Amino acid sequence: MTREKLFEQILQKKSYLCVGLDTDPKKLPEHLLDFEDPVFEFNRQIIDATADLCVAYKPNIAFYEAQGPKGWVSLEKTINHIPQEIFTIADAKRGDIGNTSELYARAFFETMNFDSVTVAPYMGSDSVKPFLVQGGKWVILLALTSNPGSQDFQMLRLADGSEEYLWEQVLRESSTWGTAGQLMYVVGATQAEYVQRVRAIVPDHFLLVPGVGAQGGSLEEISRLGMNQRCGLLVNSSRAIIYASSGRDFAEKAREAAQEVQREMEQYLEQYVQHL
Ligand SMILES: O=c1ccn([C@@H]2O[C@H](COP(=O)(O)O)[C@@H](O)[C@H]2O)c(=O)[nH]1
Repeated sequence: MTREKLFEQILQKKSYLCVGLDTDPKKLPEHLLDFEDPVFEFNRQIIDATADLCVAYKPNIAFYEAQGPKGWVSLEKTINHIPQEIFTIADAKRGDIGNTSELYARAFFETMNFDSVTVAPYMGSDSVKPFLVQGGKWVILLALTSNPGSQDFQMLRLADGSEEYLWEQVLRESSTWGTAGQLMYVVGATQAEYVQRVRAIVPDHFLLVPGVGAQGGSLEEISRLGMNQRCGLLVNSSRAIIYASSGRDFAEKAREAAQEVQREMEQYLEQYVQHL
């Protein structure tokens, strides 16, 4: 999907919500267990209930891989069910030596037809570049993650005596590898205090922001500090939406939870975005 198409979706839906499909078979409502593929049935109903409120879906690949071959089947059916105009993210956090990265790229962009894949930058440019293919496919590089362990390496100061953190060097260097139409960055909502430093380096790139909802990050804060002139954010929420209820009304409650977030986003778009 192109950048312009993504902007169009945000404008049309007044939303920059990404619904995370972290579908855990142990958390499925009991009545779904009679279906041939309960994971797909859960995702199908969540997608049908939220598609007009969000601009992206992000299945976390671990939840599907853990199920073995049947998990991949559920994932493929899920991807095929997502309306074509909605951006899809394979949250796989891949990256390896060049020829292996090429195969990861093929797996997610060709075999599975995702629009984007999350990639870990630790192995450097030759591990990321094979994902930077043409044709509306995106790399979403982990920059400043939402978890407590982000302190361990990402927050290390560079040894060159500058005041920069390692994650700032990752942004600076990797932004030369592709365009703002091919690269996005993961920045946790729990890291809102640093988001202006992020924007100083990558003012135009989209940021994929996990960490609102269950992890406690503030949607208002990340929107106020992280939006650029055309929004430039995709804010993910997984558990707070898909597990809003564990009963028969799970899809309805997921819709209500997504609607609440979308309404808040509509306000922030009006308040903080100059031109969509
Ligand atoms: O820094 C990161 C990178 C990825 N994630 C992923 O996003 C979702 C968050 O789920 P919630 O239930 O909304 O907390 C999940 O798939 C993580 O693996 C992240 O949280 N932080």
